[in-house]
Amino acid sequence: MAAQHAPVESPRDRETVGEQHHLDLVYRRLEEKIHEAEFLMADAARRGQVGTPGALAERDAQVFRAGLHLNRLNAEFEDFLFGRIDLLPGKDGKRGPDGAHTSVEPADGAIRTDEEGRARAEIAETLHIGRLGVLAADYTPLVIDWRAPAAAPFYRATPVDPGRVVRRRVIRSKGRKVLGVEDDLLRPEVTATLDGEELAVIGDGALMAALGRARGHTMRDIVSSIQAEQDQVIRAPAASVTEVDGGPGTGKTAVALHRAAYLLYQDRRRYAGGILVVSPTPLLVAYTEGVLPSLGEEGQVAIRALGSLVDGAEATAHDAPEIARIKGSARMQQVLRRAARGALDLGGGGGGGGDGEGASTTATSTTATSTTADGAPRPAPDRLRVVVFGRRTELGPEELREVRRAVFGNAGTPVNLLRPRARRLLLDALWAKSGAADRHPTDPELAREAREAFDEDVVDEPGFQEFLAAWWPELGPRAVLAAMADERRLGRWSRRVLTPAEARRLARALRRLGPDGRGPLSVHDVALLDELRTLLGAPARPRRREADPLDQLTGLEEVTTFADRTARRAPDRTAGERAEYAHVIVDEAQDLTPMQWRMVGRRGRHATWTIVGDPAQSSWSDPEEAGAARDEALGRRPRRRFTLTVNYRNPAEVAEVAAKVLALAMPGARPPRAVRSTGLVPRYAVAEVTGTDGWGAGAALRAEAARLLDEVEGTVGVVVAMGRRAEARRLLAGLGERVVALGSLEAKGLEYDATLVVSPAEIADESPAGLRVLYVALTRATQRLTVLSTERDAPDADGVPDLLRD
Ligand SMILES: Nc1ncnc2c1ncn2[C@@H]1O[C@H](COP(=O)(O)OP(=O)(O)OP(=O)(O)O)[C@@H](O)[C@H]1O
Repeated sequence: MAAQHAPVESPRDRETVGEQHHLDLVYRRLEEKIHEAEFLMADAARRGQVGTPGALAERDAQVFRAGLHLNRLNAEFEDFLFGRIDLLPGKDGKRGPDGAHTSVEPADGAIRTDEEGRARAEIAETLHIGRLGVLAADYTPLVIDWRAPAAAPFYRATPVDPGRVVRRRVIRSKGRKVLGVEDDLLRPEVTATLDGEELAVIGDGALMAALGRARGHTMRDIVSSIQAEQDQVIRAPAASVTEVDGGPGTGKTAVALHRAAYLLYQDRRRYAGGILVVSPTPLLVAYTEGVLPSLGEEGQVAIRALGSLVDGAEATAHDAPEIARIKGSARMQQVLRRAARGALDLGGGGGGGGDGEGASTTATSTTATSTTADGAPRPAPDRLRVVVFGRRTELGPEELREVRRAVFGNAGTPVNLLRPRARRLLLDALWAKSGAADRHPTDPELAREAREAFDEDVVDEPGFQEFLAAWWPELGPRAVLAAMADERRLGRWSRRVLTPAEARRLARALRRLGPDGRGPLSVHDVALLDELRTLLGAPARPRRREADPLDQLTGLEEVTTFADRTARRAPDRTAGERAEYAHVIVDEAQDLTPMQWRMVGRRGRHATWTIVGDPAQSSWSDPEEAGAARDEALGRRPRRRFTLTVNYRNPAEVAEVAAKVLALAMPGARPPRAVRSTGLVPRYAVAEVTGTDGWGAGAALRAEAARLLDEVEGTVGVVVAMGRRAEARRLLAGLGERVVALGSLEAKGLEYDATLVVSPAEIADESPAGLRVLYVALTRATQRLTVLSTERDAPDADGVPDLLRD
């Protein structure tokens, strides 16, 4: 029957068939395991019929385990096996738990010289690398998990430092079919044999093949072609802070995501606390979301955009650069601290939150004094009158101010949690004012009883409760932020911190939120809300008198609010309610404003960190201020720094254009080395028509985008100044899903087969960081770049805009 098989002709075919045999073996083993899992599930279902509580609990646990197993295996089926290394014998012959030899260095004498002076060696071990480890029934490793120590040489070996690796192979497969192999020879000087046959070498290496492929709208994992300098970062110990910088396209995002998968593999228990990946934009979140599931990791990792970090808040609005600069500045801390306290003067009823805390119509809303008839907050009362022991006692505005100062004291207790203290100090002040203290100068017992009776009398008065609710209302972050939209008020709260002009601008920008704070938020507003949440503390849940069992009690306990009681039981509720993570990964870290560093820092107070970024791509105008905030967020944890130096995204022709802008944006900075060249020089086009606003890019924009769509198989990104987004989208309508219009700040972290950058000058002039933003725009293309100039760009006769000329 063998005669019916097609003859195996080329070494490539022979090697492909060899890998196919191995993949078949792996799948047979996987099928066995799936049957095992299915049996477990069926068995568990049968036990369910037994019906005792113990049997049911056991069944649930079994179904859960088996379901996980099955899901995971099914998920891993695509491209399950992707690599192979052929190794020399190890120095000590020891094996690890996965059955592979552990030695990194080859045994002495592994390479010998034959009579003709040629270096020769025998391959002692072949390891296949895949997304999950698979052992044969006899426990020999069929596939090594890519994160296992034994797989490290697959990524680490280089021709300069090959260790035991002679040949590294990337296997491409679809479903159960091996499509091809690509080899790198790491010891080209050695003639190696495997089972008596000389080792074949196929192709030009997998990296180039991977980089040349067309892009879709989502990022792919790079598990089969991680490079040595990237692997150092992925496997760096997690004991502290790992900082990674590198130019555009050096794989920072990819490395950060693979690191998350690696950390989970290394120490799943430790990272059960969760890994948070912070991305600058929702677009980048959507772009990267599939990478971790493709690596077999889901659930434990949360990828969140900066504008979605606060539960219940979602940034949808955009701030002009001058507003973003104010909102992001560390100076806002002080403004917000004053606002959080000052907002008490707004009285009750204004505390509406809607920021996810289920906040803040509190006990105050049950009182008649907190809002006016039209629902607007009523100012805090400035006088407290009570009748106790038959006498009228009153605290006036100055006395109340003093009590309030005393309530705040020096401690940084959140404002909402200070209400019990406010009540106590008000009672103290009333007691002192009433003169009752002097009536029992010699009998402390009697004095104490009198005081207790006094307090009971006061708190029994509905007027006192109403006063307290209005004088120390529970505040929600959104309400306080909205309160800052009043220019005079904000002027007070920001005195000597912001300039009057800044305060005016900020107040106007905050009007977007509306009086109840429910309007659209920007990404910068979200960081302010988070800061306010910390300053205010979690507002109490609404009081439901009828349902409250403590209402059955008598005495003081009966009349305290729910907030008071909860605050007493759990003084640091604020800390408990905020999500914290075991590891925090910050992508595009150069863009975090000081206020955003504070927000992210709160989520990783006890975490280890991985921070990736590129200062040359920063859209934040004051890097020093942001650096200080970053240092504060990271505290004194030791840091380990890495630099990635190779640009895998841009062809050299595109990188060269971008380097011109880098030289302007950050004189002296070195661009990363582009790893490939396509011979396709960037195209310079000019919009001939001038629009009324000097843009006039319309028809040319559409024509150039259409041209790029013809030239590449995959995606086309059209990058315009932020203010032009809507217009660009309209112009591209009908060209299909492969093309997208992006504002300059939205392009961050993304990539396209081809990019059309429209009016570099307009992008550069958008903000003080405009040149760096332009550098980002020019580094998004994996194949082709077109630059479209308008009149503003002062293009020369070849269409090259002023900014990109030599
Ligand atoms: N080792 C690799 N093998 C294959 N592709 C790679 C490798 N490293 C990076 N890439 C590819 O290069 C591109 C750039 O990677 P990535 O987006 O992670 O870079 P970056 O440093 O985050 O870029 P930027 O700073 O511009 O956001 C991606 O398409 C990524 O898949």
